[in-house]
Amino acid sequence: MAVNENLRTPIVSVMGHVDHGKTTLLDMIRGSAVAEGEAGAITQHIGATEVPIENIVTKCGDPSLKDRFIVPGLLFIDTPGHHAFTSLRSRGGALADLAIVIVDINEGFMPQTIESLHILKRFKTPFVVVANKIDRIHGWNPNKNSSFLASYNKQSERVKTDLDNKFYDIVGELYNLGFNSERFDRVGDFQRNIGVIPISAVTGEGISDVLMILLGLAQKFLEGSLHYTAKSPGIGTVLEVKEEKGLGTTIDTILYDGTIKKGDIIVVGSLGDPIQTKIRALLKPRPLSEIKAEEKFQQVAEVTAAVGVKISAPNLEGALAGAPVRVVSPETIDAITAEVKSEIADVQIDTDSVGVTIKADTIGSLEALVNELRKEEIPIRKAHVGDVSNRDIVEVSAIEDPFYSVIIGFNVKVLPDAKEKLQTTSEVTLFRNDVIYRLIDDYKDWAKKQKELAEKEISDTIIKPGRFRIMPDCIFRQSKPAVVGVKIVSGVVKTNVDVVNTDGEVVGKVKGLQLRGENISEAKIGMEVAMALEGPTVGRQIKEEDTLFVNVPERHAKRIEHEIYDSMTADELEALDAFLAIKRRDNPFWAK
Ligand SMILES: Nc1nc2c(ncn2[C@@H]2O[C@H](COP(=O)(O)OP(=O)(O)OP(=O)(O)O)[C@@H](O)[C@H]2O)c(=O)[nH]1
Repeated sequence: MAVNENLRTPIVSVMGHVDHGKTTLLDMIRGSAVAEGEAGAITQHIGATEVPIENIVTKCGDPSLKDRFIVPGLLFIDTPGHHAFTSLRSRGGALADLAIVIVDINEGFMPQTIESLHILKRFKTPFVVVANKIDRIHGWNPNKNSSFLASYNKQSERVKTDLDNKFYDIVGELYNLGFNSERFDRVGDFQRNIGVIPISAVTGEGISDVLMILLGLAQKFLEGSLHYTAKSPGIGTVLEVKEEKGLGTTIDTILYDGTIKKGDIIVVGSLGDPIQTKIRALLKPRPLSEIKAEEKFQQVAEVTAAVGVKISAPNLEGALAGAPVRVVSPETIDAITAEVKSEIADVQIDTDSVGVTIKADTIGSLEALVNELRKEEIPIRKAHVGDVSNRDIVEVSAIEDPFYSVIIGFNVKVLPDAKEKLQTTSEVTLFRNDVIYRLIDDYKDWAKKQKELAEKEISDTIIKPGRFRIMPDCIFRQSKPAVVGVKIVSGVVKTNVDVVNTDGEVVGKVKGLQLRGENISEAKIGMEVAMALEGPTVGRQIKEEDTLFVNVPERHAKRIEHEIYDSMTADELEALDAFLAIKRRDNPFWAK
């Protein structure tokens, strides 16, 4: 087998928690490939690094392996981490064909990494987990650039055990997250099991294993999806929108299919109508050896997927990170413009008439946030890409429902004028985080607290239902006021409420409640208390064994049903139902 010219380079994204070693790993892959590389040179792209197959197999110590693989190499996206993955989609799903999830073996998974794992699962992207920083294990004896097993076998028994324990913690965590995993050398079927590779990005131990497993995954899973025709019009995704001196606004783009040329007309996704523009220049980084102070980039006439390239063209100001870039012809321009528009609209328009306002840094991350909020059944009024602006604050402050005068921002900043506005606008609550699950949890916790507070406020001012019975042999005074012993059957009775009998007639007002000689302000279900009732005379309007109810005013009954029904206890509801039945005997629409 040899490299198949029709296969493009698979795109690989590296994800992981801050400080777990993404940058160091990418540097190590790049650096070692440069050091070992004699055949193909590694190529620096815009936003990506291409490592040719020759370098990878040389690095793995067996150049004959080259014949086993048909992909031309691997293209690593340089924007490390979360951002590159959550944000970047191709038409088929995730932009990256493969992923490396990096985790510090001494620390385990962090929320952001867990989130990445969920996203990988959703997009069905093949990935490996690397358990980094094995050289930090106490007593580790480093073997520079060695394969993992070669180095592992040279360690003392104690160190091996220590590593194994930490390693199985990671496997256990993955299991809890719904992934079966094993050490990479023990995985028989990579479709069923995730391979976990212990490495050190500093000493290079295990790096060759990572590259080999990635190639294996590419070979196994991607062959079918990596075909491209070099002549087809280019399709890519905006990695970043960047202002460059002398060039104006440019878009760093990962081209994942076809070819793109200087002078081509492209359609680029934006918040409004898609941008149609003509490519002024295609730019690649200048090789390090020829770097001149003022010229960072060199022009190229055309590039073919997969590649990272900077596009300079007029009118790119509104371009969106994560949005599609498509080369068009006069025949296709209308249809493709409509497609690009609907791809972005898919994310944007699917909003509710009431709900929270959300902002995210790219189309892809906005979509991820929308998905998660939908799962939690949190309605979304507006979903936009971009930082939190003054306009957002003004708009949201006009929303009356406090649960929705909320902005949820994922990976975004608050613009300076919006910051000022926020300080003077108490109606708007802002949640910001770079982990979606945290954002959602924060919002949910807050909403729950708000609900409880609101309910408490209502329930403090509302007259609640209560049913009680006058106990036999407990008439302490006949009238003015009548003082009788009562037992609360359900609900609650407070002082100063009116009392009705089972015919719905008001028989008096509760003037006081006493429990074992002490004044109390309310009595709850099960309590036996002495009640002073102003109005009735025992033996006339009331008598022993009578059942009486708190007279809930109609307005209050309505509010109970609509606003605090969920927070009522079962016995309060029982009292309410019995009371409503009495009131509705004459008027079926009472409190409806
Ligand atoms: N001992 C040891 N240190 C490592 C290893 N990998 C990374 N580090 C160190 O860990 C720190 C963080 O590594 P980075 O590569 O910057 O981590 P990152 O994930 O790219 O972090 P961000 O770019 O901030 O997201 C640096 O001080 C690295 O030198 C490793 O394998 N062993």
